[in-house]
Amino acid sequence: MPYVIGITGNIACGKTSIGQMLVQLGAERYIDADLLVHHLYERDQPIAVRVADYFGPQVVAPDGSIDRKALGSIVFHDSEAMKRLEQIVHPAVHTAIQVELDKVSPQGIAILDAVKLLEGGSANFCQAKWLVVCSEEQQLQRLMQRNVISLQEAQARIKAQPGTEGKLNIVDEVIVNSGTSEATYQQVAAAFKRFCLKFAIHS
Ligand SMILES: CC(C)(COP(=O)(O)OP(=O)(O)OC[C@H]1O[C@@H](n2cnc3c(N)ncnc32)[C@H](O)[C@@H]1O)[C@@H](O)C(=O)NCCC(=O)NCCS
Ligand SMILES: Nc1ncnc2c1ncn2[C@@H]1O[C@H](COP(=O)(O)OP(=O)(O)OP(=O)(O)O)[C@@H](O)[C@H]1O
Repeated sequence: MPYVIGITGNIACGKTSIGQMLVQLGAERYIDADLLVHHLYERDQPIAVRVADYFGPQVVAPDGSIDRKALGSIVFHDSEAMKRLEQIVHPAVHTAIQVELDKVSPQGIAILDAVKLLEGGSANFCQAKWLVVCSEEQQLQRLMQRNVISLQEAQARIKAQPGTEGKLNIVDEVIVNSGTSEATYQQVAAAFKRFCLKFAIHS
């Protein structure tokens, strides 16, 4: 099994950006749990069928895949619906993560980016858990700009996630992504060095 650093944090805080920095620093593979979910939603995939059965034809796109925008507009406004969706999707995400990890060299380092890393059980794959934080105002601005969505939609997505204060004490590193990318890179490089030293990895 490779070494795994799990990265979590709320929407648009910078998980992907930090994952890419870790690849620059020597990690072998970056695994994005969101992307794995997107594959599970392709036409005729068993999870897509179950999601369509549960949420109805309004979440099915003309090409037969799950329409994530339509599904998001339901679950980001209804926490019970999100919980149900997670129950359907998460076991399959775990299997997909395992498949991705099997592709990494035994002594390599994989980065697992998952918003529900700590709640969904995928932390069990990880030797270290990192939390990325920034201010809510920065989340809002970055989310609206990246996804080209309205203020209301961005606020709904942010509100759909509980605050991360309770996670501060259960992670190994907290990366504060509130400044420039360069300032974040310095934190990431230092944390990565600590990780490599702890596990005697020569990256
Ligand atoms: C709601 C969905 C359809 C929205 O799809 P869309 O393509 O618009 O967004 P994408 O998947 O790229 O996710 C973007 C961001 O939304 C947030 N988000 C996604 N899932 C969740 C969730 N379960 N709880 C809170 N926030 C979430 C995260 O910050 C994520 O990075 C999709 O995210 C989904 O099916 N989520 C439920 C499955 C899940 O838990 N995924 C995360 C795996 S750890
Ligand atoms: N330090 C920074 N300064 C300015 N913009 C940033 C910074 N870090 C990230 N961004 C930008 O903010 C947006 C969100 O970052 P990113 O996609 O890395 O977040 P994420 O946590 O992976 O998001 P999601 O939860 O949606 O997967 C991106 O457009 C990214 O380029």
